[in-house]
Amino acid sequence: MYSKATIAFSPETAMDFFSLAAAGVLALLAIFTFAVLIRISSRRRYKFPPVAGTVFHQLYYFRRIYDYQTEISQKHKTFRLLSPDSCQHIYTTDPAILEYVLKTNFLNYGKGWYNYEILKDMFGDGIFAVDGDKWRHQRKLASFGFSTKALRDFSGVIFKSNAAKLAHVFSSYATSNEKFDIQDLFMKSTMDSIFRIGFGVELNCLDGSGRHGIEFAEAFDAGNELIVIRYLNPFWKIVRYLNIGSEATLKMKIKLVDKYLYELISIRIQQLSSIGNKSSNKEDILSKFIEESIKDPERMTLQYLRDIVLNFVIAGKDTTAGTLSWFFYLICKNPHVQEKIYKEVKEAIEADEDVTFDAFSSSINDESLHKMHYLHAALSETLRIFPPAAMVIKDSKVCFSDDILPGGYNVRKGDIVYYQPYAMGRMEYLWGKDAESFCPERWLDDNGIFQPENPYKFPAFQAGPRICLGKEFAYRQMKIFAAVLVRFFKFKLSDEKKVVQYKVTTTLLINEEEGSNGGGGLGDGEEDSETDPESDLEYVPGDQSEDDDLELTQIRNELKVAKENKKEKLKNVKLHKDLETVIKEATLDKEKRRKRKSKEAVVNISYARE
Ligand code: HEM
Repeated sequence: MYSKATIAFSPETAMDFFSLAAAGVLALLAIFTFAVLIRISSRRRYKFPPVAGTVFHQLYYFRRIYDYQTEISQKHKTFRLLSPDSCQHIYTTDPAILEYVLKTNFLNYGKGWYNYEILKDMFGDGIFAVDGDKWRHQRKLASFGFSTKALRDFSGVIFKSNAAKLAHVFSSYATSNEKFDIQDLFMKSTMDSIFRIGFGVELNCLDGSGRHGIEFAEAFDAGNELIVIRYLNPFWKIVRYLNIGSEATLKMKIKLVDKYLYELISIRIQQLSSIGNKSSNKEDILSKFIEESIKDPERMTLQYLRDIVLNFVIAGKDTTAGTLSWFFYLICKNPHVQEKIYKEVKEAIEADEDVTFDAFSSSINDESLHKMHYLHAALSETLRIFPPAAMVIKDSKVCFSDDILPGGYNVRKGDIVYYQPYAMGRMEYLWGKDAESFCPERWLDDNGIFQPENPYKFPAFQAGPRICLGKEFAYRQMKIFAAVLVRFFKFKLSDEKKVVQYKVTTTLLINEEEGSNGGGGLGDGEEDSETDPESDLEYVPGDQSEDDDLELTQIRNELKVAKENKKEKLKNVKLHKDLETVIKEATLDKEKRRKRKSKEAVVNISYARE
């Protein structure tokens, strides 16, 4: 049985009810106001860098993006660009922030999903794209590889031999007094070097005989240029989904790169299994990783090997080729520096006046390289002004949990901190009033001994636990190349007035296609009285018979390629003709191509900021 409860509303109880309700509403209002006040006051405690534009400005200024960033950095050490995504994009030139992000709180900053998603299609799970265990694993294996004497000796031999090969090519241009695109030759030569050292394979890009290698190199370079667009276009995923424009081309290029790499790795695995435990022919980096993959097959799949090796090509090719190209541009602009380097090289490597390229190159050793402080300084100065890894790709760190940067700026989980080596090299507050001048002397003490810089002020190789693994390797290669070439040639720009622009790719390269006439910067302003404006190079005679051999080898190689790929080449080379006629034709054809190239490829080695 249920008892009925009756609630009787008397006027008093009704009053009580309404006053209680009113009190409740008032209390809620008070709590809400209190909460809002707390939020406002705590927001006031947050400090963010000043907003200096939007990420769309970067797209607008794409072709001169580094100068755009430099101009803003001159006003703000640290600033923000607004973006439609929810995270903050923070840019800095402040060494204290770099040290904090790259070292002090290293574990809280990394490539993150942001970089990984952008890079994955091309870089895969290679060292440049990953964090955590995958990074640690590759870093450990690669550090071990780089520290071995065997790799040092092996790479030294390759660098010296490729420097001499390059000298032969330069010599043929010099004798015919032709202009040439120095960056193109460096790109081919460093590609040959990194492939030989990385994978034990002779690619022959420089002499033009390795057709597959050249196709790979072209696809690789194009892929590197296209992937950068993703950093600047917030809608790249839609473009990829629709498979149009740059994304469609990128997909095609990656397919070509993959095809070549998978073939190469399979061949190398077969070769290694056939040579067994013999230590010869296993000095290359890929062999070391393949050996590891046998111990750890689950982790180190074929795809993982592909990613690892591709990242080494990315690391070692364009960076050194780009630096060498800018270096030669800068020493052309500053002939007194070129002269000093020439003298230093001659003192460090004693040789007869008529020494051949090959003999001179192979006589270079660690001791002579260590003596070249001025050359080391000039290369470092080049890296300060034109750091090859200037692009956001290599210089952005994603924040993993809320933090406060030096200077008191708040960063939240998912925000991105970019450091800017290109802008940093131009900051007067870091380098003094002559920040924009090319002055190798700033790296030397009173006795002419090279003085390294704080890596957080000079982050061309990054700094902290993820500092470039190939730094010493790169300096050695660049010093060998520069020493051999400056010893035998005197370099001049084909057009002193041409204004060179950089190309925005994953690496800071000279843009061969773009340029205009105007005053070039970064020179010493002195006229070189010996300069002959008609010629690019002044040649110090070398051994001509060696050059002739090279010419013939090149023609023979061209013929070999033509035979291998009849379908494509039959148009140009008629295989039914006798060998003599073919060689004659190939020579003429080669001459024509050279002349055409020299007309088209005006060397864009001059530079001025807009
Ligand atoms: C002038 C030449 C070079 C410059 C300026 C340079 C610069 C850099 C920079 C800025 C990074 C950091 C990239 C990032 O975190 O995404 C890096 C990383 C790296 N570099 Fe270099 N590099 C050069 C040459 C080389 C060479 C020749 C090799 C080897 C063949 C090499 C191997 C590496 C590797 C393996 C890493 C990854 C390190 C890691 O993430 O732990 N680099 N380099």
